[in-house]
Amino acid sequence: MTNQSTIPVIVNGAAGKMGREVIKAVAQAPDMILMGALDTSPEHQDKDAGELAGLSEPLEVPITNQLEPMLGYVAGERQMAPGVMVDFTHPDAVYDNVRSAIAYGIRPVVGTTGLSAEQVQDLTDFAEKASTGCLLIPNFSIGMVLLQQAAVNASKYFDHVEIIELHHNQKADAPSGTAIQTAQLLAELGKTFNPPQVEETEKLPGARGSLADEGIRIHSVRLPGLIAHQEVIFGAAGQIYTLRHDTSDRSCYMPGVLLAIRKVNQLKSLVYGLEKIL
Ligand SMILES: NC(=O)C1=CN([C@@H]2O[C@H](COP(=O)(O)OP(=O)(O)OC[C@H]3O[C@@H](n4cnc5c(N)ncnc54)[C@H](OP(=O)(O)O)[C@@H]3O)[C@@H](O)[C@H]2O)C=CC1
Ligand SMILES: O=C(O)C1=N[C@H](C(=O)O)C[C@H](O)C1
Repeated sequence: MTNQSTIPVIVNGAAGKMGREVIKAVAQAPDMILMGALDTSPEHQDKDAGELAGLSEPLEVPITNQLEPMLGYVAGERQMAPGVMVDFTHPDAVYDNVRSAIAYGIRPVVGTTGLSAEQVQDLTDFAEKASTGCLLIPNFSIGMVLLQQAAVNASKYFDHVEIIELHHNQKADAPSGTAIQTAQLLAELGKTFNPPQVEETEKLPGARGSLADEGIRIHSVRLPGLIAHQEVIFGAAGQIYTLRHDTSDRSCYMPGVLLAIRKVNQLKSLVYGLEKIL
């Protein structure tokens, strides 16, 4: 049964690896109802979202590629809480998806990575003007938040740090959104890392990885068999301090996704990072 505190949820990217996990999690959440399942992949059109996600019973929610009519449908719902769109699609699609959702008053919870800094700023301004909550969360796992906190702490004592992120080889963007966010959190401390020790020459382009702010290097590995992994390696004379997080199942992101769906309706602007809503 639904009431004014039930949250209507649309999942965008519903046929993807993350979308299917989100469908299962939302279907099991007592305070949420799946109202729409969007995906552009032609082979999944009209399939039941619940069956596609591996649930034993159909949810009677067919996969569609019609975003705007779906946003309009959920925006018109007056017997429940404001609608939320969870987006796990593609770096090329997420910016337009989020703008469309905000334009309809639907709150975006965004896991899709690969937005540029300019796009994030533009969405921040757009959400602010619309007084609409929006969450951009590069990583929904609690383990990664704890790793980042430990890295921020360690970076007060170490001047040398490099990040290695390792992912499955279906990933479209590099470096990962999580690695970029981790580097940002360290760079915000206002200190420059990795002061050069010698004049370096890259004999193959990219050998030293990508250069983020404040001298922080990020290296990206893509292999079948990986899911999502990150190391932050600190070095100093005579010692190495390594922080590592490993994902072994995408269900690890679901507590964070459900928390974000519940929190986004309390916000009036865009918030970046899971740590801000814990
Ligand atoms: N924040 C976090 O904690 C996490 C973030 N991610 C991020 O989430 C995103 C999705 O990851 P993942 O589920 O592994 O990817 P998948 O490729 O498995 O799933 C994405 C799905 O979205 C579909 N799609 C592509 N474009 C659109 C669009 N414009 N509208 C609707 N659907 C679309 C794809 O269809 P088709 O295949 O036909 O293109 C596919 O079915 C990535 O950016 C990834 O980095 C992933 C894990 C955790
Ligand atoms: O593509 C993935 O899988 C993941 N993407 C996110 C990122 O780019 O950081 C989060 C997690 O690493 C999994």
